[in-house]
Amino acid sequence: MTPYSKDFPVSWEELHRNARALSWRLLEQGPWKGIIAITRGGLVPAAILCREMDIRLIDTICIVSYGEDEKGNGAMKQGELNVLKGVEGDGEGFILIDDLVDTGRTAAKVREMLPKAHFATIYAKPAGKPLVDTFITEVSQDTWIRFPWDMEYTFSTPLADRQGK
Ligand SMILES: O=P(O)(O)OC[C@H]1O[C@H](OP(=O)(O)OP(=O)(O)O)[C@H](O)[C@@H]1O
Ligand code: HPA
Ligand SMILES: [Mg+2]
Repeated sequence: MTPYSKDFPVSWEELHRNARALSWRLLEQGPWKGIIAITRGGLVPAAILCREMDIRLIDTICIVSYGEDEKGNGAMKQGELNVLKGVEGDGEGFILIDDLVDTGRTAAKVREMLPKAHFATIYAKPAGKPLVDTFITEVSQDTWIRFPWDMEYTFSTPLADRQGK
């Protein structure tokens, strides 16, 4: 059974605003040598951060953990972590960026790979929060965040029509 009972849709505008807020926080803590994005969710935040912070050195850690759950409703369940591509060194002076931390399993893995990097996310859930150095918005553990790149505009049934269904 999925541990997620709430949906939290995020618009492009909201994501952009939060990523810019994160840039402000990280700028104060620099200077930085570069950004390492955790693919794929870290790629859009990384693009916004490096534009705001004038960072030109961008690398990736390519890691896969979640697959679609058995209901096929877009919520995911986590499998084995599979690192497709790492990065040389210990991460000193680099920002390691991801869209969110949930259980913290991905964070624990990348921290083990790059122990001196500064780990930043836009969103954090309580279980993963202790593993993040800087984040912007906390959501509850039973919330599934829906990023704008995973959604499209569609008809919404009026609330009154949904009652009793
Ligand atoms: O804290 P955790 O429970 O480990 O979950 C967080 C990770 O899960 C998601 O990535 P996912 O593996 O789904 O891949 P994607 O970024 O390619 O969509 C998200 O982007 C984080 O990287
Ligand atoms: O809440 C979430 N939303 C999107 N991807 C995720 N990967 C882990 N948790 C989440
Ligand atoms: Mg990811």
